[in-house]
Amino acid sequence: MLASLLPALRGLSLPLRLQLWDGKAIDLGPAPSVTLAINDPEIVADLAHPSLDLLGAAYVEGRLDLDGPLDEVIRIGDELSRALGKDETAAPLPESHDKATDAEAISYHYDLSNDFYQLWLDRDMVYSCGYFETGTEDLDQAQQAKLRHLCRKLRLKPGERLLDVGCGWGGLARFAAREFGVEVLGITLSREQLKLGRERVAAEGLEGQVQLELMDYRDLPRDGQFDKVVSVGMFEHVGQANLPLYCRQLSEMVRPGGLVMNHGITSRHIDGRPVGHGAGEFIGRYVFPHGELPHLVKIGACISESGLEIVDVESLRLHYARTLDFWSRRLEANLDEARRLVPERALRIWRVYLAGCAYGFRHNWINLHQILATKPHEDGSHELPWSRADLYR
Ligand SMILES: C[S@@+](CC[C@H](N)C(=O)[O-])C[C@H]1O[C@@H](n2cnc3c(N)ncnc32)[C@H](O)[C@@H]1O
Repeated sequence: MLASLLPALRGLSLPLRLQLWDGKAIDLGPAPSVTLAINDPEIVADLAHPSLDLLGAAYVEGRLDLDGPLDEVIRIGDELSRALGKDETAAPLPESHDKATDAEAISYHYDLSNDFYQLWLDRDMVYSCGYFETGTEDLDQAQQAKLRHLCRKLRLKPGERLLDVGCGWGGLARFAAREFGVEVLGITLSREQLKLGRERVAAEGLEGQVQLELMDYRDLPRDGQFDKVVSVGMFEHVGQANLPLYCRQLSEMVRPGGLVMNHGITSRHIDGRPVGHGAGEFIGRYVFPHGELPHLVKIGACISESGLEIVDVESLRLHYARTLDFWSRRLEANLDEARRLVPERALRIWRVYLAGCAYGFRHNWINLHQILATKPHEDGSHELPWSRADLYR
C-alpha cells in the first residue's frame, strides 16, 4: 500500500519524514522538519486521502506520533490534505441544542482542569481573542487591552448593571467592576470556572459588585434590567437553530438605550460549508462538541430581527491568530507540567487544537467579529456618541 502511495507523496516534496512501525524511515522531501511516526500500519490507507480530521484523530488515538514544531506539523498536514484529500463537503445540518446536551458539552471542555488552563492562559485567564493595539504586546497586555476595548465600546459608567453571558473565569467581570465601577452578573455553565472565578472575585474583595452564577443563558429573566450585556466567545456554543432565541434573550435583557456586545468566532462561508480540510470535523469531535460557527451575516440577521440595531462591527481575525500562537507556545513550553495535570489524550487534543486554530485564523478559514448593537428607545433615539473617537482616547 505504502509503495503505491510513495510517488504521490514524494511529488509534494514536503519536509516530512515517515518513521515506519518496522524501524524504517522514508524522507518525502529534503531536510525534514517534521517526523510522523506510524505506530499502526492501517493508517497508511488513510494517507491515500488524508484530512486534518483523519490525521488529528490518528494522533489523538496514539496511532501515530508527531515530532517537530507544531505550526509546521499543521502546515504539512494541510498541504497533504489539500493535495491528496477529498473536496470539501456540504454544510453540516444544524444540530439541536437542549440544555442538557449543552451543559455536557461545556463541562467536557471547560471542566478539564483549572490548573491546566492556568498554565497557558494569561494571568486573568481570559479564554478569547486578545487585542493587539500595536502588535508588540505580550499576552497579558493584549488581554487587558481587549477587556478595556470591550468596556469602552460598551461605554460602561459607574453604577451601571452589566450582564456577562458566558463569563468564563470572570476576568471581564472583575475588570469591568474594578476599572469602570459597574455591577456585574456573570453566568457560566462550567462548575470549575465558577469555583475559581468566585475565589478570584473574593480575593479582590469584589463580592459587593460581582456575582457569578452557574446558569444557562435560556434561564435568564427577560426583564430588561441590565444597562449593558456582553457575550464573549460564547455564542459559538449556541447552535444555528437557537440563534434567534439567543439574540432575543440578549435583546430582552437590556433596557431601551442600552448596549449589547457579541464577540465571537464566525465562519468563512455564508452557508457554513466546511473549510480547512477536516479541521472543523476534528474540532467538533474532540474539542467543542456541538459547537457551530455562523457567518457574520447570519448572526447579524438574528441580532437585527431581535429588535437590536447593529451600530459597529470589527474583525479581529489576525488578533486571534496571534493570541492562539501565544497559547500554543506557552503550552508547548510547559508540556511536562501539562502531562501531570491532564491525560495524554487530552493533551494531544489541546496541542493540535491550539496550533491548528492559529493556522486557521491566519489562513482566513474563520474570523472573529465584535458586533456592537443598541436597543433604540421607542422614538428611535439612542445614547451613543456621534463618533468612535471616545474609544481611542
Ligand atoms: C470560550 S469561553 C469564554 C469565557 C469568557 N467570556 C472569556 O472571554 O474568557 C465560553 C464561555 O461560555 C459559557 N457558555 C457556553 N454555553 C453557555 C450557556 N448555554 N449558558 C451560559 N454560559 C455558556 C461557558 O461556560 C464559558 O464560560
